[in-house]
Amino acid sequence: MMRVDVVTIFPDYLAPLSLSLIGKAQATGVLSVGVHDLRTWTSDVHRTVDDTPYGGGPGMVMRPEPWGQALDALATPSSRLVVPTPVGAPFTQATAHALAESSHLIFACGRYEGIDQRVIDHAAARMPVTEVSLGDYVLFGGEVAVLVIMEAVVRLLPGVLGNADSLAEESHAAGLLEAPVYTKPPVWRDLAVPDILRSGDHGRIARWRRDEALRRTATRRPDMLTGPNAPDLDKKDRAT
Ligand SMILES: COc1cccc(COC(=O)c2cn[nH]c2)c1
Repeated sequence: MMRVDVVTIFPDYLAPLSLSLIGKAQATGVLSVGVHDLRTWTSDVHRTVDDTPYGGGPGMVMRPEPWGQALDALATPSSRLVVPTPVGAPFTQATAHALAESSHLIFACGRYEGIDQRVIDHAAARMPVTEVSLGDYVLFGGEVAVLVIMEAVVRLLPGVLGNADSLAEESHAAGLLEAPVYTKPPVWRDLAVPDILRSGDHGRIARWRRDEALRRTATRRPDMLTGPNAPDLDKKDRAT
């Protein structure tokens, strides 16, 4: 059972977590999710969560006090704090697998110009903290990033995906992009499915898929062929 707590000033944004496969994971007891309004932990009449930045500059910064009290209330000895942020490390399938091993994830949804750095520094002294970026762009806040991260992580939990094989075929796990996929009809709008896929020759089909995956990766993501997760290319691959 994985426990997930999300702290946000827009709890309604996280409503999709109760739908579809994530909802099913909760119903089957694989996952338990709590969504919390950060303002719960404010003490002023206006329930203030932000203030002007020291050093000047545009926008507002999220105040440390509410976050500190939220983490005091939610953290356990086995908690990991996950902060979606433009300044985080790239979120990859490897990150998803690492997070899927956790027993308790606390997601902090930042808004405005960010969260007072002392919140991260204080948390890092008492639990693992993972700052992750989904990409090189800026969102209004971390809420939609949490929905993305939760999908990537929850589908890896045991019993969530019906057909375990589709996990095994995870293209990013093999360091390549997936080959193209087809289904019936055999011809659609004068476009035919590649004959090889209907040949029944599973050895040649596997070769065709590998070649297509290599071609597609070389064209669209050459970085994947040289980066840290580069696949081992055998002699037949080099022929491609
Ligand atoms: C923690 O402080 C902030 C401040 C502003 C927005 C956000 C949300 O994250 C992103 O915008 C993002 C995540 N990956 N790529 C972009 C967090």
